[in-house]
Amino acid sequence: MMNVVECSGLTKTYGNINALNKMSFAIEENKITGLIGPNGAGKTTLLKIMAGFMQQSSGEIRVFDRSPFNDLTVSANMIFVDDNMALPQTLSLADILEGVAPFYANWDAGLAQRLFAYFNLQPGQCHHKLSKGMKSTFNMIIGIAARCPLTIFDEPTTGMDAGVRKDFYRALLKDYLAHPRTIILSSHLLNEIQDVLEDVLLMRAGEKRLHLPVSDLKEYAVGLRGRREVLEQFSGNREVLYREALGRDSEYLVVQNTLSETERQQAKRSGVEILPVDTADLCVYLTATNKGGIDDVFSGA
Ligand SMILES: Nc1ncnc2c1ncn2[C@@H]1O[C@H](COP(=O)(O)OP(=O)(O)OP(=O)(O)O)[C@@H](O)[C@H]1O
Repeated sequence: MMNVVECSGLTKTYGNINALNKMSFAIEENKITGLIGPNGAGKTTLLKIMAGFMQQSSGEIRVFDRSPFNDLTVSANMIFVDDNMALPQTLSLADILEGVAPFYANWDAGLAQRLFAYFNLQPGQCHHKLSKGMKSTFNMIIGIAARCPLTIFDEPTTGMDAGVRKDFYRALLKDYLAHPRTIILSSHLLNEIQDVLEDVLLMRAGEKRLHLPVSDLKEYAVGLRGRREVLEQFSGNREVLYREALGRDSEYLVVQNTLSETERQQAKRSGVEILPVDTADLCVYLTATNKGGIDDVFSGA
């Protein structure tokens, strides 16, 4: 299996801000990967370096086995969709669709037209007069119809309503199944995209937190609910990913799922419940930079 993207020690600093800190990972050909992390985690920075729009400060990145910065092969095989695509103000949507077509070797004009009609976009409309959600919808249509070997969507659903989001993911998945390609989608939350993803790459503060198949994420952690002093023996040598007090002496803990069968039996005997952890919640725990959460602001901690 070929890797479309490979990074090692990838670092990007803006002045004294470390936007990316020694990231190393590889993305295989023809997979859909979700890049998940909170605001400021470095998602956009990473995607822009991948797209060849910016250069890293140090470390290595290869895209189609080339250094992507200003590389013609990379730009010919890649599309980067975000909500500030700069387009001439005077062009109509129909003009834009016609104008972009020659740039993409696999452009499917028929698909673009059908999506256009489905989402009720008017060919005569000016791009800069569209609502936020309609702009995202239009950009998404270009991103899908371009069928680029590397398709990058940076927070594509900004401003889209729930119905359009659902349709977008479904359209993307259907087209991907018929025409496999490497797709990377960034988002703050896993919730709505997990059904289309194969892999997730979780980022926290410029660093890779985890990179694994979504199916493995489901098994990655367990929730433990029980009396605080009993829980200690299961959490002692494990990283606690999340902790919530339940009343005076009970707690809910999320830890990595490394419990042995003996420990599971032991937990059950001492009244500790072992619960599955919702994957979207788990992503939030894994990428949180403020352990205690918003409550700390109000507790004087
Ligand atoms: N052009 C820039 N100049 C200076 N700092 C920047 C610049 N672009 C990004 N940063 C900083 O780099 C860090 C990572 O930003 P980035 O936009 O990559 O994160 P993100 O994960 O995409 O966030 P969001 O989800 O809010 O879009 C942040 O601390 C941000 O303030």
